[in-house]
Amino acid sequence: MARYSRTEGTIALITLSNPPVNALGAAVRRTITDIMHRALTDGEVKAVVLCGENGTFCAGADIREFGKPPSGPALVPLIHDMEASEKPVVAAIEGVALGGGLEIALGCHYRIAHAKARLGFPEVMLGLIPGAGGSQRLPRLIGIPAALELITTGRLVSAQEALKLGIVDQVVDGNTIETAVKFALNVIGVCRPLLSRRLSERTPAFSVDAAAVLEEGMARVKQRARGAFAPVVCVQALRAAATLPYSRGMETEEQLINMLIDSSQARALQYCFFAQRNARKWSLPSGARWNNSKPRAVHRVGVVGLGTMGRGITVSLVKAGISVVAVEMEEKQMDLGMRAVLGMLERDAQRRGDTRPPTHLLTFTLSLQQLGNVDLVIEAVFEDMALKKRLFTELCNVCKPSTLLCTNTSGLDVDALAVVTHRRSLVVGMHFFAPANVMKLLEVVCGPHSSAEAVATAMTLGKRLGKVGVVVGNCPGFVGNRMMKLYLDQAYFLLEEGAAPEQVDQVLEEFGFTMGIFKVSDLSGLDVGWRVRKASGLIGPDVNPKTPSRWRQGCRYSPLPDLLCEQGHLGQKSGRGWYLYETPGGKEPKPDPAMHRFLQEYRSRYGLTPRHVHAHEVIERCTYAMANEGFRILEEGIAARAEDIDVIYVFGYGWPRHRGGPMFHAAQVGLATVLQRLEHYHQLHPDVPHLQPSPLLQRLVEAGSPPVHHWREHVQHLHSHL
Ligand SMILES: CCCCCC/C=C/CC(=O)SCCNC(=O)CCNC(=O)[C@H](O)C(C)(C)COP(=O)(O)OP(=O)(O)OC[C@H]1O[C@@H](n2cnc3c(N)ncnc32)[C@H](O)[C@@H]1OP(=O)(O)O
Repeated sequence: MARYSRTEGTIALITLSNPPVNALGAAVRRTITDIMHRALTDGEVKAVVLCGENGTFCAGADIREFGKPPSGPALVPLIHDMEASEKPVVAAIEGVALGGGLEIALGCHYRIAHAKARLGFPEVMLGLIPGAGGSQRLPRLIGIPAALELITTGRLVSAQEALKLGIVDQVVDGNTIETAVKFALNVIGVCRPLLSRRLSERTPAFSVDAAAVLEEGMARVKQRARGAFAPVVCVQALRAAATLPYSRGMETEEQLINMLIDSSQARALQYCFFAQRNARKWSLPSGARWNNSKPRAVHRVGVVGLGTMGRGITVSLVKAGISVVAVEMEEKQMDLGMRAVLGMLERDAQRRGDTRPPTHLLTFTLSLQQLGNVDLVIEAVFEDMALKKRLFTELCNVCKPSTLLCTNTSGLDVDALAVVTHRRSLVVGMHFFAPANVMKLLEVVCGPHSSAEAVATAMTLGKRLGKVGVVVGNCPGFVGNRMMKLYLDQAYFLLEEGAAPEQVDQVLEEFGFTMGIFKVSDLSGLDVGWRVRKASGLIGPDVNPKTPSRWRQGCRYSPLPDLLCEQGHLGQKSGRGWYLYETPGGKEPKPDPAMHRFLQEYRSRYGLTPRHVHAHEVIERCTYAMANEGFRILEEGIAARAEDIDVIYVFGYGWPRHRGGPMFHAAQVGLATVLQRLEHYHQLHPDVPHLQPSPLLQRLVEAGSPPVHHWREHVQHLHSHL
């Protein structure tokens, strides 16, 4: 928990010891409070050095304790006693000093950091503010503007930046603890400077500028927060630091943290923290798991297809230091792709102040033969099964027998590709999200033949690329796009019933989505879905001409997006889609009067009487339809955990993190309510079978709505597709 020892005769060395990150659980707080008291009252001790075991100072509060009844001593009195002490207290910071860990360090009189250390207040990412004096001490140390930026964004800083900002006093390359002990010996008995080291006794200069900074900060934070409270409350805490004496500022900080600590947003954000980490812990029915399966070494990767996805994937790989052989079939496409990739790398290097992008890692070629020596191939050609099958057959002949063959398909059958190869166990899906060099999500799609080694290799490669990998089973659309289809269907139906695209989008954005569904559709291009609908036989020559336009495969269907595509309205790229753009390629969506006329004509053609669609209906129909499909996905064993589905939505589909994800949201609303609303909407729309509550949802409600982590136990015939 924490250890006490003496060094150099007069120095007390207190070492936090709670692996893996020395989080401040109740037992740690109790021990450190006791031994700090012992050190501060022991007449032989002249100074104290505080450090953490295993190269990590402290990652802050133990997040697992949030939401449980409080136990153990608070941190504020400990920090206060340390700071008030007449004995110098020196923090030796290795690894990380985060949240409560940094608050302890700010209560020390001096801070020595290792060159590789990182410091920060990430509480905002957990729906909180620094609540043990951090919001009051940091601005007194580094000023309002810098503290505002760090606390409202949760950004971590390097030791070097911390030195520049004045957060630490010295950065060392060598032994941090030894340096801190020497430092402590030097400052023993130097009383005057110690007085000035107590941050609580400093007054932050509150100039007119600071008032403006806070006002601007509040406006910026409100605009970016997408409905999240914590960033706004962070600004309120900083305003207290700037305008109130320390003791009153601390009272305000306490009131503000108490307001947040049990909020639904804090719960959702803390759930996301663990969901993201649990997603790494995959397992297969064979018993193979993340911690017993060895990934293959990947030094050289082939990327086939240099369209939007292939370019982003190539950039991601090169930025991670991996050699790439990028293959295109046509010279013109190759040229366009190559220029785009080089441009992206150039801009990225410039942003990082690096003069030379790592272009030496790239080979562009028109010949698949050059893939003979790669360890893994990522296919990113058009969503055309016949084309992909031809390619996979050819790759089998060209690549060495051990090469993993991965497809970036966004929803086609990975197993159908595996069976055309002679190495079924080495085929997996690696579904990146556009733009692939920016988006964090990676769905690793595991077919019935995929080996544990292939899954481990794809997940490990994803981690190297900085992605959040989630292992999912093979079904049309996998997890993300399968649920997305139902979300889109509801959005189209809402237009048919009377809503306008900008109205639906505004409601979704107010809910917290990064972008409304129609803006997303314009950005990705309406033709993407059009191709998928053609391939799946929803439209095209195979449809019986007698089938009504608004009826497909036994259920309600909206031909609205097909009609737009037929008119060449493909979204941003054509200057018109659900919105109007100034020029083709324009980025600024404007409501389109022609779209409103088009919708009116469409409704009258099909005898649909438009009605006012309320905001709550938009949210309920879109999000409950998604969650309902999520329950089916769980029941079918396509996703291992509700958490995995939520991670996919938060990292790949702009779902607001402070609402946890569609499954967590359903739990927060109350499963009984979700069930009842789905029944209501299904009664109104019996031609939409997907609104019928899923059997798993019904069983969970019957079982008294257990917490998310227990849902899987209610799956009737547990069968994993993973
Ligand atoms: C009366 C109550 C006392 C209040 C005290 C004052 C209040 C302070 C508020 C806070 O301090 S809130 C917490 C602020 N800190 C954070 O948000 C840090 C969160 N952690 C991270 O950012 C990262 O984990 C890391 C520390 C940078 C390490 O990253 P790395 O990629 O190396 O490892 P991970 O896989 O992320 O983590 C390893 C392992 O550790 C678990 N873990 C990490 N941090 C915490 C934590 N603060 N509490 C509990 N558990 C933590 C993580 O879940 C992993 O566990 P696993 O089982 O191996 O998946």
